[in-house]
Amino acid sequence: MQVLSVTPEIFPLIKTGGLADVTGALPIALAAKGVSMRTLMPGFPTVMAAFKKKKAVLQYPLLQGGKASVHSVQLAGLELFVLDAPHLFDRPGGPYGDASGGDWPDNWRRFAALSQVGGDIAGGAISGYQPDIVHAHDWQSAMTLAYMRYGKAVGVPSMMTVHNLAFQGQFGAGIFGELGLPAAAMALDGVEYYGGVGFLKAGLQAAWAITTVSPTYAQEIRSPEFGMGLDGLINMRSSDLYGIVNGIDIGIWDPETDKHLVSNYTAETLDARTPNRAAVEARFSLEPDGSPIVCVVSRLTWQKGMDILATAVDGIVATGARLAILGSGDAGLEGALLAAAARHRGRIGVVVGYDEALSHIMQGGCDAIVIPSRFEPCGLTQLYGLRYGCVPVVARTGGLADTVIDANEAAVSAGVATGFQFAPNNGGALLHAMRRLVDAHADPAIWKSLQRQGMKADVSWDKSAEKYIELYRSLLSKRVA
Ligand SMILES: Nc1ncnc2c1ncn2[C@@H]1O[C@H](COP(=O)(O)OP(=O)(O)O[C@H]2O[C@H](CO)[C@@H](O)[C@H](O)[C@H]2O)[C@@H](O)[C@H]1O
Repeated sequence: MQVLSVTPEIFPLIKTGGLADVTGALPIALAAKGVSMRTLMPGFPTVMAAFKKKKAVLQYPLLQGGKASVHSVQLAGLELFVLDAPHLFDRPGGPYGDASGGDWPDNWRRFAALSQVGGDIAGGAISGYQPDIVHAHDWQSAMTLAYMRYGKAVGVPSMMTVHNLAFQGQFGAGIFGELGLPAAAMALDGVEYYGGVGFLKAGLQAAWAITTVSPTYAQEIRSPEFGMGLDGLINMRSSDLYGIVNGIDIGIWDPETDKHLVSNYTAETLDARTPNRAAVEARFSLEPDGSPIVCVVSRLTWQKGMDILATAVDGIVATGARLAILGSGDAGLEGALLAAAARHRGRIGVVVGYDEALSHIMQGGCDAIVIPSRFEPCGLTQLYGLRYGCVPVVARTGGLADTVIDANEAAVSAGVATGFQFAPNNGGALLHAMRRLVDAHADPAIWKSLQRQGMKADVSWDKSAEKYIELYRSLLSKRVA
């Protein structure tokens, strides 16, 4: 089976969030089960720089305003089609915006181009390569499914995975004429969305199957509270909607071999976490003592509940726990957390920025990780936490609810608990969970059991890759002969 994945990000080449982790790990997990996944992605500068030998397999004299070509390349076990379109992707800054964080005004054009190429490849534009299934991720590649539906690849099964419904790619109606789609596409059951063009909406409408990254989030997005305006459409398509929980790359995230750690360890050698803990204390200027260090590794945003955390920090310090916070995002939240660190020197440390290596050391040295998200399609940092014996404290929502077993009395006495859940998501409930954590941490037997149970949890891609394959197969069986 040949699957074409279309994505704006892929680890280890370019990552702004969990989407890259997933699109980078899934092809490797599928390959182990005999399914070949190739990935089409934009040729951002870091991506183009990673390849010396380029082989153009498709040329465009004119693609959304300039010359473009598609290169077939291999890296780190990944089979890639890289879209080299310098007028769209060769820029400084991030994949979606300039260095100051503002979105590129032509993002619609950039990701329409990526999607148009996805649609062309699905329709057989690359000689010798015909995907059986096309799998698109988030709004940046969602239009692939519209180009397929209104083009040659209408008979090729497609899947739309929603990693975050909050980002929808909504643009004014004025762009429609430049998309190269037939006039009929500008319709309620096409790409039209509230009078403009909706990229994610178009993908949800055209997909043969819709998936999101946990069963609970798949249910949540059917409600107005979580549906972000798309709940009506999602409900209409509920018979094609599936929730498949993310896994993590257990080769990259392995405390026994992780090169970023000061000290490697296993569930049997948890004491060997101590040097990592000392490294966290040093990096975050925390007073060294026996109290639990609770970490945050996150985008600092409303989605992630960082404002809720900011209001609860004084109370958290009063429980005796220390906080080590790594993140970047909303300037107001960065300021609030830095102010909290200034108020509680030695008890709260904040590093503003994005630091992959430090995030590994934190998982390997902190006692717990707190994730107070308002909504969380899956969440990966709690999975890293489970694997590293860094006990997750999570809001009971989306994938967080699906992957952490709350340390209630029954679960503790049965020895199956792996973390703490709290609801509703507010400062009071968060603080209550923190007090439970501090109490549990004071009992070494309970704490070790939480860590070891978490480390035993299957957070690999194994089962979820099987589920994707099952779904791919069911879509193939729906093809008209
Ligand atoms: N400052 C920092 N320094 C270093 N690393 C940092 C960092 N901030 C975040 N990270 C890393 O970025 C990733 C974020 O993963 P999340 O699951 O929280 O995803 P995100 O919300 O980006 O994506 C969406 O897609 C993913 C994938 O489907 C879903 O799990 C999720 O719920 C959904 O919101 C993790 O690998 C984390 O370690």
